[in-house]
Amino acid sequence: MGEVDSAFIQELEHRPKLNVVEAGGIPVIDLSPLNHPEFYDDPGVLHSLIKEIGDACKNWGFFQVINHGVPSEVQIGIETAARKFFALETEEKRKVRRDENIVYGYYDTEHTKNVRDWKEVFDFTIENPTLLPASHKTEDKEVQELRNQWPEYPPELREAGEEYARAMERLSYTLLELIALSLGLPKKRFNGFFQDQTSFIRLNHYPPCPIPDLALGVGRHKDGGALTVLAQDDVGGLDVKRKSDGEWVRVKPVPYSYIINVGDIIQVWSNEKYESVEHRVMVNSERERFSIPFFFNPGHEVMVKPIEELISEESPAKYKEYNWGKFFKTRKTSNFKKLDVENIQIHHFSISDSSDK
Ligand SMILES: O=C(O)CCC(=O)C(=O)O
Ligand SMILES: [Fe+2]
Repeated sequence: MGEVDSAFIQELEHRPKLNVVEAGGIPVIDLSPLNHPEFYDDPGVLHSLIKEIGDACKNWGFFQVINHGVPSEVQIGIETAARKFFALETEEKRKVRRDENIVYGYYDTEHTKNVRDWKEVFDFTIENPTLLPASHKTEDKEVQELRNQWPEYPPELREAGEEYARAMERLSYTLLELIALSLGLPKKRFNGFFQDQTSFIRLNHYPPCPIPDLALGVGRHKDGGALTVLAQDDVGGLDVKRKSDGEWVRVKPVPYSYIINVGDIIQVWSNEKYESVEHRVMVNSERERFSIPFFFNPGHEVMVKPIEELISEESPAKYKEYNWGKFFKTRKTSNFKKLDVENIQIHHFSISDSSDK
């Protein structure tokens, strides 16, 4: 194994099989009706789109969207700038290194569940500044104002990133509204939670890996926020745990599509009508891979709990409320360095928590 750091090695039961099943069935949803204003006057079209989205959230927790209205130039702009940035010398990239306090910037030693990921990332936030708790401790009320660090090279990264952020934000609100409708809620039921949003974008680069059977690009995890909108290149490597049988299946790259997944917050808001599904990234020994997730997250002050209209005597709340800012900060701290304690998870707030799901 030569000089590969043992921090990358997954426990035996989490190591990937090199021949993963390519997933048939992850729904591909055509959003083209949304680009036509008259769509909103046609209850038939709206109804079938909402049903498709609801079924995908329920059965998979994942779906892909095509004809989503994001211009291809915007996508190509950020991808090209990301490739240029990651091609720089490590020393240059480390000039915009993320640290424990400035949670945005370049980083190449992220851990998922205390195992190091085979990747390097560049994170930037979309609200400037973004407000976050200064520490993960409940008693500490201090709030920090966080700003992006942009590298000197490539100079266009900033503008491409800001343009991409606006496009992702627009698409995310549209999806959020369709999801609210699919739960029988008013279209804008969730929108208010995103005032002072803590959403951010991550540029991921997964270099070729000499031990793809032992390490992962990102270890198995669920996304902690509300919704993730992910762009991946044509290499492939994202595996989703299929709800029907628990099998890991590969998400086939579809050009100019986005992969959408329900995060933990929608699981809680919907009182588990929809679930956040586990996923991971496999790497390979030949080709590098790039991906760009947009994590759509509410404001730090938001207390996350099941939506009142979705709870009743027959279907009581499955979660106690928790504060998003503290949850996010705790997760960020544990991904920043290897800790000996378990990662924070929403099941810690489950009302009937007796498991270690
Ligand atoms: O690179 C990917 O395909 C997914 C990355 C991911 O799941 C994450 O960053 O949360
Ligand atoms: Fe993820």
